[in-house]
Amino acid sequence: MITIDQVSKRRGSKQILTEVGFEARPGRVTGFLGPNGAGKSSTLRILLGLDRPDGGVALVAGRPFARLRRPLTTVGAVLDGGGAHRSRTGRGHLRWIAASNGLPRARVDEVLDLVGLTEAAGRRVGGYSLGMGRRLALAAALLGDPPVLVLDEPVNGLDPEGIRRLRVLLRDRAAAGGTVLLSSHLIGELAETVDDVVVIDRGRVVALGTLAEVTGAHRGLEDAFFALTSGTGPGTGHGGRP
Ligand SMILES: Nc1ncnc2c1ncn2[C@@H]1O[C@H](COP(=O)(O)OP(=O)(O)OP(=O)(O)O)[C@@H](O)[C@H]1O
Repeated sequence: MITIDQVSKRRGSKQILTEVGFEARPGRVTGFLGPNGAGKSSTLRILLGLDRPDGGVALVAGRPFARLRRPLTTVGAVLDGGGAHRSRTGRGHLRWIAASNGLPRARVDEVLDLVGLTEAAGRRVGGYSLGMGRRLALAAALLGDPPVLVLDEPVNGLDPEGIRRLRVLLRDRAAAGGTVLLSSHLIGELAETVDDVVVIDRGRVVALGTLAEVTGAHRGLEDAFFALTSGTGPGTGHGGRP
């Protein structure tokens, strides 16, 4: 379970998040959707303890990230940049994380297989493509077999096979009772994957509910998105509020 409650954040003179609130529930894939600069990454960074809110709380499994006893076995996260040392192999990187977190070494090959990186596991990370780097980051997030996954733009850089694999993996995690929160500005991709949707625009939640509820009377999620957000540029009308 993820709970974001009344989270606000200011950077300099700019209010980048205003009382952002939503839940991502177990057994469901929740899509966090918004145009560039809407505040998706800022919200996820606060959730993962990488930044502090000025007000409000962000909880994973009922606790702020910093108070989780074994974070890697509670929440797996993929944010921008994999953080792997370029001279390490993919497998070496994962073994290092497993060892430093007391996780079984055998889990490394399992997660390499899950993300489709087994063949490239012996190559140095410095030679990885963008998509391979994203797969490695996802593998690291899965190492602790956490019940909660938080993924920021996970589809970026993935090829069609990688996208399909990710979609199946996320659906499987939710089917097994996991909580999955993923941000994206790729509406079509999200509509194929999610149960629930939270739409953020200019730092405020402008719609939330099941995919069907947020899509509402619109032809699809994309039409709903443009009606709800400034995604088409200044002057666009705003739709319903939560
Ligand atoms: N380190 C920072 N310093 C100043 N402003 C920042 C910083 N990080 C983000 N912002 C601002 O906060 C706002 C929200 O940015 P954020 O990256 O959270 O949006 P996003 O929804 O993730 O966008 P994108 O889809 O482009 O990744 C933007 O106006 C951005 O310019």
